[in-house]
Amino acid sequence: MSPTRTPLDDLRREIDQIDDALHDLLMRRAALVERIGAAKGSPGQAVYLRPGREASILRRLMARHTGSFPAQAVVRIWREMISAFTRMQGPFAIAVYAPEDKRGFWDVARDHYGSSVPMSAVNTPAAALRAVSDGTATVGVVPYPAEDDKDPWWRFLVSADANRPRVVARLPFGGRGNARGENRDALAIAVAAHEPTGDDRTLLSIEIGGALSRGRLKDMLEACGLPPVNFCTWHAGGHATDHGGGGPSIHLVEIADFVDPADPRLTTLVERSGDIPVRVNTVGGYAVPLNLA
Ligand SMILES: C=C(O[C@@H]1C=C(C(=O)O)C=C[C@H]1O)C(=O)O
Repeated sequence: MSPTRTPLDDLRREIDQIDDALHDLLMRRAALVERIGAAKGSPGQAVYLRPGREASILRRLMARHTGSFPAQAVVRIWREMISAFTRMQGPFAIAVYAPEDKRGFWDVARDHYGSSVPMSAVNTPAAALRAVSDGTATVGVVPYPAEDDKDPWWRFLVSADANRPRVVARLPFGGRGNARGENRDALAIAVAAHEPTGDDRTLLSIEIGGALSRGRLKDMLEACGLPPVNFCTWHAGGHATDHGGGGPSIHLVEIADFVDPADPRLTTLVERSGDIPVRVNTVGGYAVPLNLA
């Protein structure tokens, strides 16, 4: 006697078909990623990581997303997929600033880079940067800079070297979800290109060898078409201040635009500083995260 098929059985059969179709598409996507990985070549360097492209993929999907399935869940699924696809192309490991009392960064890093990528916790942001510099990690996850950081990690990224690690993403990209810990964002650091996505922020390091107030610097940036949205200052003496106007200082300035290292606005900024020695470098940047309700 064959059991009677209920409407629920029919719906579940349809779900099985959809799962097969999704799985087939995943395997098809993997075959394409293998071809992309082969076309990129040189697996020794982290050139296979394209954070801007990853952001654009998710923005495009969010723009077409409708229905009752939570947008945050779509992002989480794609982040898990994209990280696994990235790992297929070359070595991929994450070093996260996650001391025992600050587990929130571990959670946002795991949400972004997935559950299968090797991930290690380190006790200082500088250790995360070191792991990227010495190649033991592909990506370092460190706290988003704050004005009162006593020994800001970002000063280690101030360099004109094209192969230096730089900021490549801001986390979380698609909402904090159930991440533990304090509500502070993180930045991802890697030796990967900062590429324009149409909605970007750039971090500039501005080394100033003389007296130039933060107010003047802000005016100069605005006059050069570089709208600053965030400032942190570090004095070589070892202390961060609110309004450095005195001796040599390094500012980390976030610009509400994509700025390439060869952008003419940077040359204009140096020219406008007159007699005061000013050195400007890009410290990378990020695609503005999704604003998920
Ligand atoms: C597949 C690529 O490599 C990586 C994986 C991506 C993906 O799975 O879509 C996107 C960007 C890269 O970080 C690519 O560069 O297109």
